[in-house]
Amino acid sequence: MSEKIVIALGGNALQSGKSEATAEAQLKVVRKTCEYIADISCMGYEIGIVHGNGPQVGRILLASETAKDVTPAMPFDVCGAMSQGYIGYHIQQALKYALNKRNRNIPVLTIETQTVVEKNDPAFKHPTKPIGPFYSEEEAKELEKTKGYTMVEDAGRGYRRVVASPLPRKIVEIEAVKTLWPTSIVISTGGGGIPVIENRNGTYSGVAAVIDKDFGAELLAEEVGADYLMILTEVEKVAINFGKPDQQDLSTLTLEDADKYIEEGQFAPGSMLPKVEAAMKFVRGYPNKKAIITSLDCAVDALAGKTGTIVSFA
Ligand SMILES: Nc1ncnc2c1ncn2[C@@H]1O[C@H](COP(=O)(O)OP(=O)(O)O)[C@@H](O)[C@H]1O
Ligand SMILES: NC(=O)OP(=O)(O)O
Repeated sequence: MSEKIVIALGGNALQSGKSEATAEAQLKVVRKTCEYIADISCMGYEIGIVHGNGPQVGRILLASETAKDVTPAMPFDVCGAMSQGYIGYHIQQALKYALNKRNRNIPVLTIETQTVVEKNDPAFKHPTKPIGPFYSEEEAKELEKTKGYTMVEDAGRGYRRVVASPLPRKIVEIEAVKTLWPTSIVISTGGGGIPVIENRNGTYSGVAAVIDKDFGAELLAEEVGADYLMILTEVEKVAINFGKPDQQDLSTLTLEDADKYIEEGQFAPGSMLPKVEAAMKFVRGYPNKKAIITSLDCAVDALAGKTGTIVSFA
């Protein structure tokens, strides 16, 4: 039986640097990334794809708010759904092309996915998820004053708006994903899924939040019984003393070491910390499962054990 991989693509990584936030620039990065994903598919792995949406959903919100005098602003959850739509469309188009080039005939499709969160998740009172563009410190202070945004410094790259990021509890469309999984490459749980709460009568209502896609991908990986959780971002390896002269890149990371580094504050909240935590959750109790954190470009090499950070139970 083929081994299963859930591949999580970083929202920032797909934007190819903070200054190039156009749809065209994203498509370029997606095309390149899909060549690697097609190679992984040709190696015989069954693949499911999850993508981030932090920069994208933030920009859609911003555009919607800015245009509110011309057309009514879109609610937050609808902006999340829009981000799933266009990122999924880019991946579908690029991945199908890359697979066709390799004579690999496998359907690729996107499922607009809702993810249930808890109404009382403490995250609603403590926003941590960076979204949208990067700002200078001065711009950030101005936005806090004029728009009431909560702004934080994001891993040495500038200031960003942060919003609530509740934990994903249930993927509403999981049965559809599982049904399609063996015969297709399914793009699902984009941006962690559109956050919804479950009402008493069985209906769902969207909420203003952005789920962390690393936790969403981890939940999906558990649900489909994946062998690997591969988290692709901008850096080749997880580091300690990140961005300092004594930065040390890590090739392996055990749960014990990860706990120690988290205690030391080595992984930035809202960026590297959720990736490490999602990886830890995936491998906990499973000596045979592996989580890999690496860059988009290094996906194939990391799977062969040549680079990346491999997070394992022990
Ligand atoms: N300890 C660390 N090791 C490596 N990268 C780190 C670390 N702490 C923070 N980072 C930053 O986290 C970024 C990944 O988070 P982010 O950009 O939010 O991911 P995504 O690609 O999923 O959007 C890296 O590109 C790097 O700038
Ligand atoms: N939703 C989410 O986690 O997006 P990023 O990967 O862009 O942070």
